[in-house]
Amino acid sequence: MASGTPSSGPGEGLTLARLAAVSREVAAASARSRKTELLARMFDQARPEEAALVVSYLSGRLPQGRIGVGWSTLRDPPPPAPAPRLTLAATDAALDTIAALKGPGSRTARRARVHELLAAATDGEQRFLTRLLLGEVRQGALDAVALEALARAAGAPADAVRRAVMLDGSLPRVARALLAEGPAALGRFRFTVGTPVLPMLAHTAASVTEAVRTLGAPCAVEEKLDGIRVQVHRTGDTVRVHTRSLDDITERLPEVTEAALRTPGAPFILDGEVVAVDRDGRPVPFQEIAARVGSRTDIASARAALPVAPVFFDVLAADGAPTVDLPARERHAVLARLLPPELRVGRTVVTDPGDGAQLAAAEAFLARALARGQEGVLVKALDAPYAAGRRGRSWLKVKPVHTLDLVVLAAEWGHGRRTGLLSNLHLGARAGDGGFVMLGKTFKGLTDEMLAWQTRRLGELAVADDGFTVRVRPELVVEIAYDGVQRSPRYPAGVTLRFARVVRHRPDKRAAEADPVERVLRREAPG
Ligand SMILES: Nc1ncnc2c1ncn2[C@@H]1O[C@H](COP(=O)(O)OP(=O)(O)OP(=O)(O)O)[C@@H](O)[C@H]1O
Repeated sequence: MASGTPSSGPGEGLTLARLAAVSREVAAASARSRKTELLARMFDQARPEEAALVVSYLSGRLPQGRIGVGWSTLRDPPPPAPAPRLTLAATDAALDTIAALKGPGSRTARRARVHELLAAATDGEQRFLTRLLLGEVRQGALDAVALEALARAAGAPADAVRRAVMLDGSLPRVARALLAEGPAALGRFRFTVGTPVLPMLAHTAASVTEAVRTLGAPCAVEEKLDGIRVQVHRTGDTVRVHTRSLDDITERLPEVTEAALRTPGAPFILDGEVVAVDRDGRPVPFQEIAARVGSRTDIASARAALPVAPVFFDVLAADGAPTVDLPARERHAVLARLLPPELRVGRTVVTDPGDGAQLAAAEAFLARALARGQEGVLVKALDAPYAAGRRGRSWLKVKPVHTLDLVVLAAEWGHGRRTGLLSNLHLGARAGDGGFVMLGKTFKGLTDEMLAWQTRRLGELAVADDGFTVRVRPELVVEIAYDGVQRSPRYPAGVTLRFARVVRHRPDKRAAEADPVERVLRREAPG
């Protein structure tokens, strides 16, 4: 297919130059239809394994994960190649080699390999590679467009592709199968107990009344538990526990396995939150649960110090059959059949969204949840299916404290008590072009444990350190509470946050899930 961008014959495969050019064109195009068209054209020409690389690179993810290449390795590139000849496959192979380098001497070897790769790249390719390796290509929102483009190129319905991605958790993997085998490949991505699926997420509403009115249908109002999301799969006596980002944390939470083994209805998949309560029955702060879930060693003493328990709010499969397409009211009935009350989330039901007395009762439910130390409530449409992998419109969360999920762009070395620790965080909101807009800085709200943790984590993400400020790959998401937005010519968006403070680190969230800057500019009540 003809295109204004550098192309490559079918023999050699797609060049990185082509991908870099399309990435630029897509970023510059404002209409979604144009973006889809550009990508569909590229998928038309891609081989199956290239399609997977296109999807990964465009969204800024390396299939190899972290490969330990920072700014110091990239800052003095060799002269660029005169003409494009670096294919995606060759790039991937070079990155495989670089990722595999370990142990003594690996630093020097890595540098040499990176320079070899850069020497094979044209100027445009070098720029793209550098941004990719530094984590600056971040078009997370592009996944949705890429999915539609892929569906179009393969002649498959977009909904069927979306469902396959939700069941598999990986767009690159689905892309490869789809281009290799055509639409029939989608049938292979079945819902199976034992294979984690992306969980359903919620939108924000300003109040319970607004949430109920927005749904405009019978709904459940549930406690918003402040713990760690878990998806629990049981087949026979085998139990697996996964996080929101599908990591397997089974071994760290024996309590959850024990609870699942006591529960009838296997094979099943349950969706819930792991929580802990103190001696007075009040929820233990999120940070403590996160620390417990994060600790991989000496599980027995971690458990003795802070026993946790799962509380479930949904079911994705029971008795070996998927329940995701059933309306929530039927899924809730299945949960009630399988689980004793202490393993189920507290909820009340609004049968008529126009009934003032029911609305008042729902608001009172929120007040009681907050008084018990919970974070807020979720209002869920009772006739809606489980929209896995999506921020569904049928789940609305209501929280009184306004927070934003922002990305750490840099951090400053602390003074006094905080000497040797990375303290003042530079916070960025997501920009439309895949980058981030700095909104301000904060060192407030950080406990000693959080300081120690972020110093370690940001050290891993560091790309430059001038002795005062450490610039990092924009990957760590932090939840920030603030009192308002104020004008400030010092920041690029012209605004900054008033009294920003860190509520928690969110290592389970990707930077692409951070809040967009428009949300701050609109001064909409954030969630
Ligand atoms: N009853 C509940 N139903 C659904 N989710 C719940 C419930 N109680 C607590 N949660 C938690 O709230 C989250 C839903 O909010 P959202 O989709 O915005 O995810 P999030 O960005 O992780 O939210 P937040 O940062 O507010 O916890 C879930 O991922 C889950 O961890």
